[in-house]
Amino acid sequence: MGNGCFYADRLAAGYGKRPVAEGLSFHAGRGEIVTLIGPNGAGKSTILKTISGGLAPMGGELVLDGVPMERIPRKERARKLAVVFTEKLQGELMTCRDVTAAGRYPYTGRLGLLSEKDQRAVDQALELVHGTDLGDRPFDRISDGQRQRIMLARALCQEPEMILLDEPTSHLDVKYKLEFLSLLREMARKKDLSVLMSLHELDLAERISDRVVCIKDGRMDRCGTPEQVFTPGYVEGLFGMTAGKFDAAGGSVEFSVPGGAVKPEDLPENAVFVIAGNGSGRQVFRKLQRENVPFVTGILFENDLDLPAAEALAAHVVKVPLGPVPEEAVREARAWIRRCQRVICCRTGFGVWEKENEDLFKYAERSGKTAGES
Ligand SMILES: Nc1ncnc2c1ncn2[C@@H]1O[C@H](COP(=O)(O)OP(=O)(O)OP(=O)(O)O)[C@@H](O)[C@H]1O
Repeated sequence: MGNGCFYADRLAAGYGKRPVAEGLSFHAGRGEIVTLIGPNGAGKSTILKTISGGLAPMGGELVLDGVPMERIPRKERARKLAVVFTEKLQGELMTCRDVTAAGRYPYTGRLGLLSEKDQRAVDQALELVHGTDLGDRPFDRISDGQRQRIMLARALCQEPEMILLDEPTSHLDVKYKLEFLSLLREMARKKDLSVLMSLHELDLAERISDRVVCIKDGRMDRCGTPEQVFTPGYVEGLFGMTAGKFDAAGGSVEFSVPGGAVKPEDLPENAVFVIAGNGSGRQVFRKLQRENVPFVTGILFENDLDLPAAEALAAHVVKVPLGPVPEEAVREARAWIRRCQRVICCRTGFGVWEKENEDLFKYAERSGKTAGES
C-alpha cells in the first residue's frame, strides 16, 4: 500500500445505497500529486467528496498519516485536510484576505479571532500564491484565475497535510491553468503536501501528476505513473472514444484520420504526400485533417517528434528504425509519391542523416508534384 501520507483501501463511494465507484485502492505520499481522471459521471467528484468527509464511505478504509480517517476528530481533520472545490464560493462582502483567513478557522477559538500567528499565516499564504496585492480587493470582483489562487491561499493557510481539489483548472484560461498547476506543484514540494485532484485536461494530468488514477465503469481501471497509464490506445478506451486519438507521447488529443480510416490501397485521388520530420509536419498534418485531405507521410524515424501526430492522422506512415534508412523504405515512399496528387515539403533544409528525404523531395520536384507548405 506504500508509506504515503494518505491511502484509500478498497474504498466504495456513492449516494444512498448505490456505490458510484468501488474497490478503489491508491495512495498519495508527501509532496506528491495524484490525479483522478475518467469520463463524465465516472465518480471523480464523488470520490473526492467522500475523502473530504462530505459523504460517508460506503465501504473500505481511508487512512491519513497512519490513522483511519473516521477516528480523526473533526477539528483535527479540518487542520490536516484542506478542500478546494470549484462550486461558487459565497464571497460577497468579503475581501480576498477575509476569504484566505477563513482557512485559519480550525486554529482559532470559538470567536474566530485571529492571533498574530494566524495573521502571519494569512500573509504568508497570500504571498505564496502571489496574491498579496489582491488582499483588500472584494473576492467577488476578481477574475476566476485570481479567485482560484485565493482559494489555494485559503487551503495553504490551513497548513494541511493534504489538499483535495475538484477540477481546479476548469474555469481558467490556458495561461492560468499552467500558472495554477505550477504553483500547486511548487507548494506540494515546498510544503511536503499530498495533493489529490481531479482533472479533465489529460495533457496537464500527464505532465503534473506523480500518479494517475483512472476511474471507469464504477471501478479503478488503472493506477500508476503517467508513463504506465498513458500507453498508446489506453485513453481512447478509457473514454470510449470512437473518433480521434490521444497522443500519449505529446499529451495531446488528435482528431480522426481525415476522411475516416482509409486503407492505403483505397487512397483517394486528392491525397497528399508530406515530407516532414523533426516536428516540422504537425501543423500541416492538422491543417490537412481540418480540410479533410487524406495524406501519407515519411520517411520518419521512430523517435521523430512528428511521429505521434502522423500516426494519429495519416492514412499511412513510412516509418523506419533509427539507423541507416533501408532502400526498401525509400522505394515505398517513392511509390506513395507516385500515387499522391501532390507533395508538401515542410522542411526548409535537410540534415546529413536525412539524405533520403532530401532525395525524396528532389524526386517529387522532378515529378512536378511539389507545392509550398499549405
Ligand atoms: N448528489 C447526488 N445524488 C445522487 N447521485 C449523484 C449525486 N451527485 C452525482 N451523482 C451521480 O454520481 C455519478 C458520479 O458523478 P460525479 O459527479 O462523481 O462524476 P465525475 O466523474 O466527477 O463527473 P464529471 O467529470 O462530469 O465532473 C453520476 O452518475 C452522477 O449522476
